[in-house]
Amino acid sequence: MDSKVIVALDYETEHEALALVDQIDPSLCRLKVGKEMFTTLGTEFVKQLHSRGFDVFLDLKYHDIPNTVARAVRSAADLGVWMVDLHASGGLRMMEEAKRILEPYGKDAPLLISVTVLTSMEDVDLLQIGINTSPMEQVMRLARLTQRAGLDGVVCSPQEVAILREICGADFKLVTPGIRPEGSDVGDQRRVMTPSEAIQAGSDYLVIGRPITQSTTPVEVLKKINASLGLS
Ligand SMILES: O=C(O)c1cc(=O)[nH]c(=O)n1[C@@H]1O[C@H](COP(=O)(O)O)[C@@H](O)[C@H]1O
Repeated sequence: MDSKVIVALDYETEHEALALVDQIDPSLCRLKVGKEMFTTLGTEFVKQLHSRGFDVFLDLKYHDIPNTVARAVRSAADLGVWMVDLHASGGLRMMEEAKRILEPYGKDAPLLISVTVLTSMEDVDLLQIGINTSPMEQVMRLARLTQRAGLDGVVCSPQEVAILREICGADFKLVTPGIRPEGSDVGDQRRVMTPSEAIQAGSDYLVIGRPITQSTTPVEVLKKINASLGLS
C-alpha cells in the first residue's frame, strides 16, 4: 500500500512519539518530523525512524538567503530524508539554488517542495503582513514560481488543490495539511477539509497531526482514515 497519509509527529518527547511509531507498520503512513521534535532530538531521531523503515518528511520550512537554504537542503539530502521543504516566499533564486544543489544526488535526491501560504492563515492574516490578495491568489502565484524553479511540488491547503492541479499538472506534488476528519477540532487551522474531500480534490499526500496524535486511540484513527480513502 502506498499510503497517502503523513503523520505529523508533533510530540514533546521521543518516548511519546515512539510509543505511536512502534505500533504501526511503515506501510500505513509516512512520518513528518517538524521543528519541535527536530529542535529537541535532532538528526538521531530521524535516523531512528529510518531504521524502522519509515519515509520521513523533514519539515523545517527553510527560509533564508539562497546559499544558507541550499546548504541546509543538502544536509537534509545527506540525512536521506524522503521529502524536505522551504518557504516559497524566500523567492525564486533561493528555490533555484536549493534545487541545483540536489543535482549530484540524482534519483536519490529527496522530494523538494515549497510551503505556499500556511494553512493557519486567512485573508486577514495576509493583510496584516502586507499581502493584499486572497490566500487562493497567493498560493497560485507561489505555486507557479515554485514550478518555475523546478521543485517537485508545494504544500497548500486542500481548498487550493483542484485549481493547482489544473495549473501545475498531474506530476506536481500537492501536499496538504489542514486535514480534519468530520467532527474533529479545527484548532489553529483555517483552510481545512476532511481526508476524503482532500483526496477527491486531488491531493497527493495528507499531513495529519493532532486528529491522530492527540487521540487516545491513534492507531485506530489512522486505520479509519486510511479506510475512508479506500486504502485499508
Ligand atoms: O509544512 C507543513 O507541514 C505545514 C504547512 C502548513 O501550511 N500548515 C501546517 O499545518 N503544516 C504542518 O502540518 C501539521 C498539521 O498538524 P495538525 O494541525 O495537528 O493536523 C503541523 O505539523 C504543521 O507544522
